[in-house]
Amino acid sequence: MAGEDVIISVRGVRNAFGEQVVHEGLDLDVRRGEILGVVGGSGTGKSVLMRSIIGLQTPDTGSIEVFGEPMIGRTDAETVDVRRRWGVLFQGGALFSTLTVAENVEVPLREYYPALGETLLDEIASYKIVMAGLPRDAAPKFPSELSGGMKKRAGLARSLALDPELLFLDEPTAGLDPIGAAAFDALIRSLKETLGLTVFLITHDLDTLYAICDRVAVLADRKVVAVGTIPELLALDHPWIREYFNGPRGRAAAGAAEREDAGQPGA
Ligand SMILES: Nc1ncnc2c1ncn2[C@@H]1O[C@H](COP(=O)(O)OP(=O)(O)OP(=O)(O)O)[C@@H](O)[C@H]1O
Repeated sequence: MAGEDVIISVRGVRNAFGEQVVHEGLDLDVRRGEILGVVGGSGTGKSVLMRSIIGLQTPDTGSIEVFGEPMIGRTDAETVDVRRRWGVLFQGGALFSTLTVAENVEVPLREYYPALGETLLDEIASYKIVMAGLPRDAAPKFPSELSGGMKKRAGLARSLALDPELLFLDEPTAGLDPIGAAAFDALIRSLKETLGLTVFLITHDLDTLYAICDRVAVLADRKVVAVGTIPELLALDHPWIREYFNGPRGRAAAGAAEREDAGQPGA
């Protein structure tokens, strides 16, 4: 694979909190244009990995490159040109509760493009809100006036504000009902296809893995123990992977995906 096709390169990363070592010798590549699902048991360090890549957590050792730029040990000013090329949807949406949906979407725009006028800001915000599948009249609403699914979409609209090439999504379908989760998956897939996005997606949701992920990275034993397509992972003999994909939920998700492929209604 050519080097330029790797958008995120993580090598030999170690993260520890006091005595607790979360990652040790962790390597991972994310390829341009793929949706990479990141799975692993609770506490295996999926969010810490994402936070390390986006610069919110500094690993003890190792290297991280995004778009070919080293990220560790550099100041915010030095990485601003890389950071403006990505969008992040944190767990739960992480919206500012005192700002409207439109104002939330405008936050990164004001930060990175302070010269933009109010009219243009409003127009861009409204465009992103519709792009994230919200009605236009969601713009003046406050987060407390939105359902869980709408909050996720508002967070997604904000993560799309800067026209990113790369999206980080931390458990985007957690807390959504199955229909809402499937609709959100479809939205991510269609945004990826229309905008050519690369997506780093942390999830516990097996349906999401089957529905939209091109490859899946598995965190266990403090590192990425495997990365590949689901059929490739199913061929491996790792106990957590076997249990995850072959447990009752894994089998149900696989069955639903097969029915979907065959054009039959879901479970
Ligand atoms: N700032 C912090 N200070 C101390 N410990 C932390 C900190 N952030 C994370 N940890 C610990 O690191 C470990 C990994 O946390 P992380 O949130 O990345 O797990 P996760 O794989 O995303 O889990 P989940 O699936 O439950 O969300 C946990 O044991 C957590 O308690």
